[in-house]
Amino acid sequence: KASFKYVNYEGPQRDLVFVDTITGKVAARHPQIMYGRSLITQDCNQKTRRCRSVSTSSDTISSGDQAIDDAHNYAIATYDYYLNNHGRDSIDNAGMTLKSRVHYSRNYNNAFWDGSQMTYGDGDGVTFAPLSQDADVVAHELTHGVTERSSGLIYQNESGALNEAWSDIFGAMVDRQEGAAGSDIWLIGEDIYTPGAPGDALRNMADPASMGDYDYYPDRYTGSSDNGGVHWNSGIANLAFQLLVDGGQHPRNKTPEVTVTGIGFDDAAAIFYAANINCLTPSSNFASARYCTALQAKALFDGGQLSSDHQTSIHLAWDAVGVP
Ligand SMILES: CCCCC[C@H](S)C(=O)N[C@@H](Cc1ccccc1)C(=O)N[C@@H](C)C(=O)O
Ligand SMILES: [Zn+2]
Repeated sequence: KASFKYVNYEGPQRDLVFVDTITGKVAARHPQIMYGRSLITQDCNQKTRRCRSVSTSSDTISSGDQAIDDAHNYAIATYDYYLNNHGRDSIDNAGMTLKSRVHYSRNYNNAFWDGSQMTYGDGDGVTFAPLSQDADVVAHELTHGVTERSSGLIYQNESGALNEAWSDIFGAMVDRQEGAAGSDIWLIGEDIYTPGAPGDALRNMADPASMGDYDYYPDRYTGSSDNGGVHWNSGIANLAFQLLVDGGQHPRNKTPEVTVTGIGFDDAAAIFYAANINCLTPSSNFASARYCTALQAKALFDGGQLSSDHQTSIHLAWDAVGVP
């Protein structure tokens, strides 16, 4: 009677295969399950072109350059987060190589996803320290890749604010996996923003207005700056997510007063992940985000029942931030 076991075949295909433990022969392989992390991390040496590869290790590295190490190692942490929590194998769910570039340009106060790679500036040392040195930044940029291959949310106006919010949401989830706790989970960029001023952050999901962002849909920004306020209106969805996780009320007393019953990190993240891959579309707006998150809660946790505690909490979270 033959018995089989899974082994992780180290060949070029890195397929998962079944091996007959009696004969030792490969009995079956799963080419479509391309398992295993693949990374390339490059140093741009303060230029914007012809960056040179410094590592292709599929495991964590310690090169001595913190910007390089953190970009590489937090990309691994984010890969692991998506595989272990959502069963997703890299950005494309087919094991695509995670490509990162650091020391991009000079005094560059940003990081971005360009459709194929993550890129991190060093900051000017006043507004930002090297931006790969915070797990939520790396997970933010990698999540843009996931969103691009899922909902495809257009990067402007309401869909762009949702795009940015989903990146902050999974940035927070990876920060939490890497050890952030309590209210620190909700701070975005806290490790690299204004290195000279401790305790602040670029954004605060639990109280967006405390960092100058929007937290209530009727008051949203409707101008054209920042691609229609994508980094500012994201606060509305960021706060909805935090209220869904933790429960509670809007931090700045809106009327009608709404009290949300929290459902925890795991269920909230599962619902928001599923909304991105199963429901949201390129032109989705905040009303669509309510519809899609409620629909996924019903599918994931309520066996299709008409109403339930998760669906109720989701509707209340969006009510709390004034989304129709
Ligand atoms: C270059 C063109 C703009 C790209 C915007 C990228 S996706 C982005 O949103 N970057 C993040 C970086 C980040 C993430 C988490 C914490 C701190 C900083 C971002 O928020 N950028 C701000 C500074 C912005 O572009 O306004
Ligand atoms: Zn972004």
